[in-house]
Amino acid sequence: MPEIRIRNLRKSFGAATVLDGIGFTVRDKEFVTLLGPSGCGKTTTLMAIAGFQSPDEGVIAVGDEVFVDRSAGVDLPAERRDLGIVFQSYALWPHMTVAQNVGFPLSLRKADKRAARERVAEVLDLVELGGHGDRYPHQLSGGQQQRVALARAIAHPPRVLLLDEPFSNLDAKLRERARDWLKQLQTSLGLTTVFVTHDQDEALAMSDRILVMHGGRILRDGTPEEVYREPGARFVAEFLGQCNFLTGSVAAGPAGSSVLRMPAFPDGITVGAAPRGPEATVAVRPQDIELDGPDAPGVDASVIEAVFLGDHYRYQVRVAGLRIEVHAPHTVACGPARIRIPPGAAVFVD
Ligand SMILES: Nc1ncnc2c1ncn2[C@@H]1O[C@H](COP(=O)(O)OP(=O)(O)OP(=O)(O)O)[C@@H](O)[C@H]1O
Repeated sequence: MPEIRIRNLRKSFGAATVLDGIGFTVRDKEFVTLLGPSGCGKTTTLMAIAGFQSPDEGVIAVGDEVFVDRSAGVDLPAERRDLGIVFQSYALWPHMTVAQNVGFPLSLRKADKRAARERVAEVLDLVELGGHGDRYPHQLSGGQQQRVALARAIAHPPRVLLLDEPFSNLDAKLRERARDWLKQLQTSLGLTTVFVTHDQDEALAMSDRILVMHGGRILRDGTPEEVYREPGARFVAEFLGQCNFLTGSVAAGPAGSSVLRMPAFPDGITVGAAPRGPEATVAVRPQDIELDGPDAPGVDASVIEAVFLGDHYRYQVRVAGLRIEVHAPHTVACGPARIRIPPGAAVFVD
């Protein structure tokens, strides 16, 4: 499958800039997720690749073919892009059976009838809906309908697959199953895929690479581990799970490390290669902080709230006037305690 190259995509609606210089590459067989809050420009980016939205500036190319190059006046119509698309709003046709829905892209291309029937049966098997071809969409569950939409998207082998929140209508349990199942299908068919979601768990679980978007820009581009562990920006850290933000000054520490100094932690917090300066912010995940009774090593703290959440406890802890959230698997009584931020737990942001 070809790779997708996007350069300097810009789009405004009136005075509102929606895409502010988006650029990225999706490599062959790669699963890339655009992740960000509502309104950050994810869908507009996908629509521009699909050909349903024209950017004001920029270049979009798939393999050797240039879909869009505004400066050269190129903007290929959607129907000539040959993409597999599953959008939230791209529903099934209610008056057609499942087989007719899935076969539609093939009849559009005037495929041989017998070959088309065989292909429909094949993709319905792939999405585990063999034998459901004669049903109508209203006779299927939400999850089954999503799978039919996916079967339709891959019936005529697409150059790339574009998915916009395809599981949004499913409940939490089904969503998780659909996620695993789609990822397996994508890997086994080797589909170059761009996936849009605002759900960080979905992005972490499925992606080879995540692009975190905010205000029409890409703030972070990396593997799920990189984006989660080294968010780089406060917004990214916060969007991908809970974080404590601590502000202080950064000075040189032992062995080339940096140390964040602040009154609550008189011995400092080791932050690897943070740039030195009078004011800096570090992010610490609640599960990376050590919390124990008052005899443990660390700084004096006071547990003010403990909530049992099944696989861990969520603590609110006060340290020298700061409120810090800690997640730990063990129980610690409310009252005096000690916390410790081990080297490597805190990362520099912004
Ligand atoms: N046709 C349009 N006319 C005017 N504004 C638009 C249009 N389409 C999108 N917008 C605006 O552009 C911004 C980005 O929209 P977009 O749908 O790309 O965001 P998104 O990140 O996909 O959000 P969501 O997760 O809610 O779908 C939003 O502020 C939206 O209101």
